[in-house]
Amino acid sequence: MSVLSVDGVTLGYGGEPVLRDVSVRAEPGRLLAVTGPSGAGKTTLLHAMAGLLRPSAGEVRVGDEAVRDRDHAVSRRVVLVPQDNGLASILTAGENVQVALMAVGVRPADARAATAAALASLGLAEQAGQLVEELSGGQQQRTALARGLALAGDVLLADEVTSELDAVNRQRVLERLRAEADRGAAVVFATHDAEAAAFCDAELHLRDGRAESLAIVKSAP
Ligand SMILES: Nc1ncnc2c1ncn2[C@@H]1O[C@H](COP(=O)(O)OP(=O)(O)OP(=O)(O)O)[C@@H](O)[C@H]1O
Repeated sequence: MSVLSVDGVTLGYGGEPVLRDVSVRAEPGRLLAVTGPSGAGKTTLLHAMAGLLRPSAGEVRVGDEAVRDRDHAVSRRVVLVPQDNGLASILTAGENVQVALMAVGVRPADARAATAAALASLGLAEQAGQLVEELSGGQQQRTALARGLALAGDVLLADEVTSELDAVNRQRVLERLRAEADRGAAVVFATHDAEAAAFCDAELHLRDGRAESLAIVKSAP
C-alpha cells in the first residue's frame, strides 16, 4: 500500500489556476475528507490525484513515483469513483463491475464472485441484473462505488459518493469506505456533507482552490 502525496500543486484549465499551491497526504489505512463549497476545487484535486489532470506546478506522488498520467496512476492502483459515476448505462449493474475487473486481468469466475460481493455489501444484490439506466440515481451512485471497491486498489478516490443517498445508505457507504481504509487503502472522499466529513480521520478544506485548513479529525491509532 502506498502514500499518495500532493506537493504544492497548482493547476488550471487554461485560465486562472483552480488549485493553488495545495499540499496534502493520503495515508494507507486512513480516510481523508476533501471539503469546501461548490467550485472550491474538490473534483479538480481528485482528478489531479488520479492522474487525469497535470499540475502546472508541484506534483502528485504515489509512493516514491511522481504520477505522470492516468495510465500510470492506474498501474499504481489508484482507483477513481467519479462524481458523474462513469457507468455504461446500457450494461447491467453487475456487468459494469465485472467488465472493470476483467479489464484489469481478474479471471471471469473471480470477477463474478467479487462483483456479487461488492454489490451485496452496498445493498444492491437485487439490482445486479438491472440495466444502469433503469436504476435510481442513488443506486447508480452505489453501483459506481461497488465497482471502485471491487477493484481493491491501494488508493481509492471517491468523489461525492453519498450526495444522492438516504440516511441508511449513506451510513452503509461510509462504513464501506472505513472498511476499505481498514483493508489498508488510502481513501480520499470529496464531500459537501459535514457529518460525512466528521466520520473521516482528517479533513482538507478548500476555498477558491486553496487549502484553507487541514484538520485531523481523529488521530492515528
Ligand atoms: N473542465 C473544466 N474546464 C474549465 N473550468 C473547469 C472545468 N472543470 C471545473 N472547472 C472550474 O474549476 C473550478 C473548480 O471546480 P471543481 O469541479 O473542481 O469544484 P468542486 O469543489 O468539485 O465543486 P462541486 O462541489 O460543485 O462539485 C470551478 O470554478 C469550475 O468552474
